[in-house]
Amino acid sequence: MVMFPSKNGIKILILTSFFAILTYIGALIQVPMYPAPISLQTLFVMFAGLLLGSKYGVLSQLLYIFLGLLGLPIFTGGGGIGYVLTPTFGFIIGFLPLAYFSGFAKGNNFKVISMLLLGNLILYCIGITYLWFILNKIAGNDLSLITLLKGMTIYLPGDLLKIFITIPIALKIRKRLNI
Ligand SMILES: O=C(O)CCCC[C@@H]1SC[C@@H]2NC(=O)N[C@@H]21
Repeated sequence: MVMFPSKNGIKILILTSFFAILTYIGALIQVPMYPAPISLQTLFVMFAGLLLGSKYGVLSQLLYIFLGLLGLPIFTGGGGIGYVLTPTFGFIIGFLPLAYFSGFAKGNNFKVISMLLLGNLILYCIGITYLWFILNKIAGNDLSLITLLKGMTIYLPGDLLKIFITIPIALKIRKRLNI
């Protein structure tokens, strides 16, 4: 017997795919930099959590990661299973907790901002540790974690700006859709 997904299942599939595609569009909008490009991915990851909630926000990012690892060139530097050995893959893993915590960004402004900051903080922790590991242990560099942390401060203004752009737009959409 052929099983078709329910109406609700189709809706979820469409919404999660939509946010996976938006994350890809975020990867296309990038400024090449070393060691990681400046991109708009995290803006759409936060939107995914804020508008779909934690569960489906995370699901949209799992789909994004899965399709990228399968070979679709949807990350900032392409795609394929070999991407796990590239320095920026840790940030992609960090999209999962970012979507997760963005999904909890409900209630007063303080709670919304705190959840997005927390999600970004965890993304940075995973991303920088991964970056350090790949650059030192795989690529044979000799970079201290402190040097890397200092280098990453250049991304902070942009990432803070993304948070403050995302919040009013997402809250307006939530209000409109009554979610
Ligand atoms: O290889 C990828 O597709 C992931 C790129 C990750 C870019 C990180 S996310 C946090 C920080 N903010 C940015 O704008 N770029 C880096």
